[in-house]
Amino acid sequence: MCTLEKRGDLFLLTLTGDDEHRFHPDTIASVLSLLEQAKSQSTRGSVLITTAHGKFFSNGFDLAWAQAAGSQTGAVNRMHQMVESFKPVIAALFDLPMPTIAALNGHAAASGLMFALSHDYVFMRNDRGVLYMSEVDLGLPLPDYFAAMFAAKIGTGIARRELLLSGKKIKGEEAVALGIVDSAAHDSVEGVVEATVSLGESLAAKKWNGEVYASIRKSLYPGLCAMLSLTAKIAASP
Ligand SMILES: CCCCCCCCCCCCC/C=C/C(=O)SCCNC(=O)CCNC(=O)[C@H](O)C(C)(C)COP(=O)(O)OP(=O)(O)OC[C@H]1O[C@@H](n2cnc3c(N)ncnc32)[C@H](O)[C@@H]1OP(=O)(O)O
Repeated sequence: MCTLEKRGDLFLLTLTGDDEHRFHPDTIASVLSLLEQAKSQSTRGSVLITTAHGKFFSNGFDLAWAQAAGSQTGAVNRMHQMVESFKPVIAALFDLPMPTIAALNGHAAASGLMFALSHDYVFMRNDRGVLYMSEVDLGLPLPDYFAAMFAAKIGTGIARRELLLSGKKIKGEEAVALGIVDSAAHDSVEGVVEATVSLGESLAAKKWNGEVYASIRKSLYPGLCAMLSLTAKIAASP
C-alpha cells in the first residue's frame, strides 16, 4: 500500500511492496489520505518526495478489478469510479502547499504517469523504467482532467504526440529530450532517491510560504485547476 514518513522538512510518500502499485480504489483512498496528512502537517520549508518500491512506480488503474465486475457495464462503471476517485488525488497534488518531487524507481504507466507528472519535478532512472500512456493501445479515452494536465505540462506538440498518440514506451534519455521529465541521470533507484532528497533539501532551505507557492503553481494551470475545482486565490488571513 503506501506510507508517509517525515524526515526533517521532507515528507516521503512511498508506494510500498513489490507489486505494480495499481491505483485500486483502496490505494487511491490511502494516497489521498496521506497527501491530506502532509498538507495538515506542512510548515515553511516542507517538501514532498513520492517514490515506490520494486520495478513499478505505478502501472495505473487496477484493470483486473474493473474486469472482475463480471459484466461490461460493471467494468465500465468501475473504471469511471477509479477515474472519479483519482481526481481528488491530482487536485491534492496541485493544491499542496509545498514543492513536490516524484522519484521514479521504475515504470510509470497511464494514471501512474499522470500521478508522477502531477508533481512539480520528476526524476527517473536511465537504466530501468519507461513512461507509457497505454490508453491508445487499450482503446480507452483520456478523462478530461488527464488531457488538461498533459496539455498543460507537456510543452510541445511532438512530445504530446510521442507520449499520448504513439503507444511508445519512453525511456529516460528520451523523456528528458522531450521535456517530459527533469532528469534521468541515475542508474539505480538509490541514485534517483538521493538526487531527489538533495533537491528537496535545497528547496526546503528556501523556507517559502507554502500557501503562496501553491497559489503560484495553480495560477500556471488555470484550465486544469478549474476542472479540479481549485482556485489560485489565497484565503484572506483572519
Ligand atoms: C475495462 C473496461 C473498459 C472501460 C471503458 C470506460 C472508459 C472510461 C475510463 C477511461 C480511463 C482512461 C484512463 C486510464 C488510466 C489507467 O491507468 S488504465 C491502466 C493502464 N495500465 C496499463 O496499461 C499497464 C501498462 N504497463 C505495461 O504495459 C507494462 O507493465 C510496462 C510498463 C510496459 C512494463 O512492461 P514489463 O514487461 O513489465 O517491463 P520490464 O520487464 O520491466 O522491461 C521490459 C524489458 O525492457 C528492459 N527495460 C526496462 N526499462 C528499461 C530502460 N529504461 N532502459 C533499458 N531497458 C529497459 C527490461 O530490462 C526488460 O528487458 P529484458 O529483461 O531483456 O526483457
